[in-house]
Amino acid sequence: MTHTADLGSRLQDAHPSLPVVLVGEARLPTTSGTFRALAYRQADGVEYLALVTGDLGDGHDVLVRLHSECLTGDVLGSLRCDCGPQLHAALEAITAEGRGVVLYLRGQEGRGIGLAEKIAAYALQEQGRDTVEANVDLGLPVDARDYTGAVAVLRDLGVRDVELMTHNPVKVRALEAHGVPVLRRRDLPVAQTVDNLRYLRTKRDRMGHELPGVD
Ligand SMILES: Nc1nc2c(ncn2[C@@H]2O[C@H](COP(=O)(O)OP(=O)(O)OP(=O)(O)O)[C@@H](O)[C@H]2O)c(=O)[nH]1
Repeated sequence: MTHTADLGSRLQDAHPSLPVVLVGEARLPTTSGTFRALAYRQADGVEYLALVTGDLGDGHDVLVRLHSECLTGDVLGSLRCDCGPQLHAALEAITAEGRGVVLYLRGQEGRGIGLAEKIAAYALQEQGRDTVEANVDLGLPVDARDYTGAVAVLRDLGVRDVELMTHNPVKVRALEAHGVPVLRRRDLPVAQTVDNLRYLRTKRDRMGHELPGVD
């Protein structure tokens, strides 16, 4: 059995500048497939869970999803967003591909503003504000996500370049800026509901997300 400290020091030795440490690794069978789950921690305590399927081999052209934490969507099945269906579609996609990584990014809840603030933003949305305006009204950034830790995890996994499952051009640019080329972008199915239509439109019209199918 490998202990946390061994894994951590091994990683630190191999990559002295990495801001993340591998803390644990285990098999994770799920309804969307069976994955190798690798849990990482950043110096500030933020944790990331990499769900890996198949042999990443030379790390070239790996199917990847960077999934921002969304307790309401991922766990509770909230219809205010499309996060839950996207997470499951991504897990099923890497299972079907036989090779890939879904990186679950804790600390990115509410586009990085946190769960409590996201709920406060929902209250403002109920008064007519859109998702961008609600964050601004709360004195918070529209999008506070940072992808440095995510890139460090991908590097530790040996991922060199990717096919990225996203509609968000900022994620593509963030990976490219950190030296991880995005060879292609792959659409995920968009689960449109009456409750998330305004959220999807705001992503398309104000945040530049590639969602041409949203009406
Ligand atoms: N602040 C805020 N965050 C939200 C809201 N709805 C969902 N989120 C969060 O948004 C994050 C997902 O970001 P999105 O902008 O929906 O999508 P994305 O991850 O940037 O893009 P994709 O890769 O295409 O899914 C998750 O962390 C959710 O918790 C909202 O109304 N306000």
